[in-house]
Amino acid sequence: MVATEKDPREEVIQAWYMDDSDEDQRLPHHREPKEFVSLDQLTELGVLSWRLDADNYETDEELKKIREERGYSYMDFCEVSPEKLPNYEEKIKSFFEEHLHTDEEIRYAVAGSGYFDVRDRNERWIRVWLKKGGLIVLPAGIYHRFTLDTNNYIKAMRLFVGDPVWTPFNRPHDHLPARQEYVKAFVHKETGDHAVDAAA
Ligand SMILES: CSCCC(=O)/C(O)=C/O
Ligand SMILES: [Fe+2]
Repeated sequence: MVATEKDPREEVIQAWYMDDSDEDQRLPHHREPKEFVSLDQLTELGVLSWRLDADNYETDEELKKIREERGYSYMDFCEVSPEKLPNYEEKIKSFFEEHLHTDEEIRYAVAGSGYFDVRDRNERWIRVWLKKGGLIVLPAGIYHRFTLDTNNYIKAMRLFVGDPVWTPFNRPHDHLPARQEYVKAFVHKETGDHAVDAAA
């Protein structure tokens, strides 16, 4: 992509550093001034993203290709809203507990929107706003959480390699191999602009 062209993914996925306020989790929680995070910065944390045609997911060749290339054989849908999700209060509370999974978390917003918050290398929260047409992959072992935004509705396609395992391991679960592998690959990794933990 030429430097001046806007990344089409940014129309459906935006990310920014969060403020420290305890206000309603469904609010954007921008810092003042706003501090956006690029999708390339997310990639450096192992978070992958695509913009897809959510109105035609059943016949979408691009989605088919992603599924084939990444082995995402399993697919279902998860609708989150006070009306649609059984045990809504309990579930929304548990989604917002900081946790990790031992496998990728793959979510494609085919309707509605929501926030996936992920920790950066310095433990700061990055809020990733996933809207209709956005697909994200959170790598195994990344600490994260989920909340609806003020629209109170998302319908997400969930993809998985083989039989799905949704178990959340609430923080701290640093001893799990998935966490240790994530840290090795994405936290202690040296990049051009920051040699994290180089002196440790
Ligand atoms: C929008 S899917 C519900 C959230 C979820 O499944 C999860 O694991 C969040 O981390
Ligand atoms: Fe999760």
